[in-house]
Amino acid sequence: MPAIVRAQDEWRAGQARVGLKKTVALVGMMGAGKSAIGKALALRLNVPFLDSDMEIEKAADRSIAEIFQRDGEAFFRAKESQVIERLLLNERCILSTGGGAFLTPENRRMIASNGIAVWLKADTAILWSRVKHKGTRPLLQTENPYQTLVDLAQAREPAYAEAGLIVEAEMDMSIDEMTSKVIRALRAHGGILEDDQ
Ligand SMILES: Nc1ncnc2c1ncn2[C@@H]1O[C@H](COP(=O)(O)OP(=O)(O)OP(=O)(O)O)[C@@H](O)[C@H]1O
Ligand SMILES: O=C(O)C1=C[C@@H](O)[C@@H](O)[C@H](O)C1
Ligand SMILES: [Mg+2]
Repeated sequence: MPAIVRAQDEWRAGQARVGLKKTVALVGMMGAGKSAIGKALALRLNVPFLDSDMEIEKAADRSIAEIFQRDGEAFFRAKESQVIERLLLNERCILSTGGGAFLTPENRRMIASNGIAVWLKADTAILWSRVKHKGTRPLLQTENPYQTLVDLAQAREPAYAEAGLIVEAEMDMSIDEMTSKVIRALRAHGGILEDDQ
């Protein structure tokens, strides 16, 4: 067996094969870390990772920005709901959602009945520090993107607060540290990770 394959197998064997009792859907604002933490979390728990934005892009063969520009936000939201419904029927996974997905009551209902929503809650200073240099988010292509972010965060807070679990991001916390914080919160909640009592 080639050394590299053996090393990968050994690494996998060393990983705790934790398993999920339900799908964990990460929700929250743009820049909260749903995609970054979702990927790291799935790797740490050794479970599948899916990202609704990525799945929409794959299905449409276009970027989110192109979909917004060509077909409009309403079209994107309809696709988003379809994709989330499909992904929730797949095997249990870490599911990173788009920042607006949890605003739709039907999406919240689907997530709650097939999994648990975890709100990655970050204040606007943290969010802004992460999104300000990226031009990939269509909703922030405004005259004053900082103010848009603040307004969106405020308007969306009541919907995000309906998540089953809330984990607060902290400034200067690494992805690894935040991933550990999410795992601790999942364990404390109980009924999500298969190796829980
Ligand atoms: N502690 C941390 N937690 C999460 N992300 C972090 C952290 N530290 C740095 N980052 C960086 O911040 C960015 C978070 O963006 P990410 O794309 O994960 O957000 P998102 O919630 O998926 O946003 P969107 O709703 O636009 O998809 C990434 O570039 C990530 O590398
Ligand atoms: O917050 C939002 O509404 C969005 C966040 C991204 O994940 C994408 O889903 C898209 O840019 C819209
Ligand atoms: Mg994302």
